[in-house]
Amino acid sequence: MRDKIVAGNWKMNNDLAETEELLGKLKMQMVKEPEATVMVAPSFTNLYPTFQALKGTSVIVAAQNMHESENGAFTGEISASMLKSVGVNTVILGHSERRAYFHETGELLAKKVKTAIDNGMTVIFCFGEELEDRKNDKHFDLVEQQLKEALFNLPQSSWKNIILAYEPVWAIGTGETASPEQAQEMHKHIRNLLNKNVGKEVAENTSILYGGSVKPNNAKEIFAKEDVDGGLIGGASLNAVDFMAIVNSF
Ligand SMILES: O=C(CO)COP(=O)(O)O
Repeated sequence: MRDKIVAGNWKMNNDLAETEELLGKLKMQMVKEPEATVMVAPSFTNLYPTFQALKGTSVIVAAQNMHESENGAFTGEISASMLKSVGVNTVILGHSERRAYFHETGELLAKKVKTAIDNGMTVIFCFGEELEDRKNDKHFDLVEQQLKEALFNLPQSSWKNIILAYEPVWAIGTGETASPEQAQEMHKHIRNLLNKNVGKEVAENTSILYGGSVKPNNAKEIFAKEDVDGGLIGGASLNAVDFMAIVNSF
């Protein structure tokens, strides 16, 4: 059985006071234990207060990035052990914004993934095509390439700590969602790739999330698809009511 997961990527939003306010509202909205595993990824400065505020709940706190080295002279960077020391054992890697604005390559991401896994962390690995790729019918190949670069060399045993998040770049923050059929088509492709490159068990057990303009009014239809195991939510995760409506769309 694959885990159903809904994760909120708060990106570079919310100072400490705003984070505390959002966390308070989230806790008020969580009247019953959700069917899905819920995760939130605040900024680095808000990780520890978020971890503290969510103690006693089942919500998992994730980081949005991490450096590939264990420690050292890397001004401005954050290591796996720093994250773990504040209660964070999950990290988002490979987000398209990091690839585009911070030039993160497949090669670098392979190193980051390895460091996270070596530290016993869970990785939410993001990937997805740009509009141009889809227009040119290159989206399936592009996604295969992104997975191959960063993940297909991992030993089978690492895969229990990997969550995949397919996020077509053209659907992120644009209000334009992949249709449930487009999401299912790609997720099935990804599962077939896992089957071919890693093995049947990993293909069956790895959760594949969809991300890109998921909102309360479209989550149910997308999550209903066979190979969609949840969502990675940007904008709508900044509103507790909307986020919990998405969480409860299973
Ligand atoms: O990038 C995303 C989550 O990581 C998706 O963002 P939006 O939900 O705002 O489109």
